[in-house]
Amino acid sequence: MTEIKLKPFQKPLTGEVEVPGDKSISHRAVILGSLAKGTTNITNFLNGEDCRRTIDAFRKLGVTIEQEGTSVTIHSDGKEKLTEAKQPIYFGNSGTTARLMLGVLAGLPFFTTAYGDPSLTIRPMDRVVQPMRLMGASITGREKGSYLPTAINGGNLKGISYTLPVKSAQVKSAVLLAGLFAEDVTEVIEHAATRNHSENMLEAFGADIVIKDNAIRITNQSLSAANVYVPGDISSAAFLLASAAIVPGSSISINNVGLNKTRTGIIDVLLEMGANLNISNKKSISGELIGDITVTQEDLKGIVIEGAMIPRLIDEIPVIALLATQAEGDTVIRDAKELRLKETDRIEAIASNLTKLGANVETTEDGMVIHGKTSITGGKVVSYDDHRIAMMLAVASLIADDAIIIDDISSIAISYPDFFKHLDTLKTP
Ligand SMILES: O=C(O)C1=C[C@@H](OP(=O)(O)O)[C@@H](O)[C@H](O)C1
Ligand SMILES: C=C(OP(=O)(O)O)C(=O)O
Repeated sequence: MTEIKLKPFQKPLTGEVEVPGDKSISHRAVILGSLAKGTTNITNFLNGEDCRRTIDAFRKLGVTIEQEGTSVTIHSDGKEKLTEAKQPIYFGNSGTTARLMLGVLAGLPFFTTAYGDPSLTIRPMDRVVQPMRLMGASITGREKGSYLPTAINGGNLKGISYTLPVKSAQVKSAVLLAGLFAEDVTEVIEHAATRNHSENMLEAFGADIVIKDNAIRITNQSLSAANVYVPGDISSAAFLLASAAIVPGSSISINNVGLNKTRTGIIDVLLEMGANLNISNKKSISGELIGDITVTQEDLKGIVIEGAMIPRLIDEIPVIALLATQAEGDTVIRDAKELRLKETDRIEAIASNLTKLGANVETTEDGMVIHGKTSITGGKVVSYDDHRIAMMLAVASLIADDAIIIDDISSIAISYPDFFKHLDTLKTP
């Protein structure tokens, strides 16, 4: 447990930073680099706990992976040469590792067992287990395979056509990865766009993948190693963008951030709320758009966030809720029931903490209504071991009337180990 007492800052934030590499893209670079034949070099890799779990998983499956901070080199003889793990694989706190690896393990012709930390152990895995069983994998686990720990007998998969019952890039990616091992064609149909980094990166690794309307098709094939530059994580940038949007007089830039359209809901929300935001230096690297974002503080107003927008900002909702406390009028968030299934029930975690800090938040089954504008008081709050809740609370302290004490900030190492260092950079004129 690492408790922290954050005194109010109440001064403008200025300057520029580069946030760490994107978590979703870092996971996928390790996965595809391990399945591809040859040497894959990853630069600007997110050296956070979740992505290290994905590296450890492939090391256990016999892949040679060298990691020095944000540089990762993978030497693989291809997906056919992976070997049975002698020990259970630990997925830690990482939903992405667990769900994407289940897709890979379903395709591998041997036995694997896997488990997670207490939070991951109560997150649903049946959303991936079901399509894997339809493809022919044998999976057992707690509650008939719906939860970790799990045991997988993979191999001999056949392609399926699968319509996603949940708007989840993790499920889509698991089915596509299993499709690399399956006989015939594997098709995934999604009715709402979710992050498409798997599709982009499969193409970068030479895969023949067909994307037409809302269907993605893939077949059993070999991948070739590639070099991957990981853009800055817009989900991490969101905490700094929100800080600058609410601390009076602030103006900051975040450089080389991923601007993939399936992830930029936070930019659209900031603009709709009235933030002064500009994007420059746009370019495409490793199949992903990147650029620099500048935000200058402005008065904000409440908005409605729902429907197809939700998957484009699902991980940013904790900090968007904080933004909404500083906006004039009501902000309504709906269609976001998935938040109840993240590292913690984020709807309850957001509402209980912000209420303790003087905000006016009503929860609903699939979201919340935030009545702004309210001032943020100090007080004791709890992170529920959730990195995004911990960082949202730290941002709240910037504008609080009194000190905010967060019970435990150790979870921040999952996605943004340098979070406080970067915030300090922006605090220094
Ligand atoms: O595919 C990914 O990398 C992710 C997808 C999202 O989860 P779901 O697929 O469960 O929506 C997101 O919340 C998570 O942080 C990362
Ligand atoms: C939900 C998240 O990640 P994961 O599902 O990989 O645990 C997150 O990073 O906010």
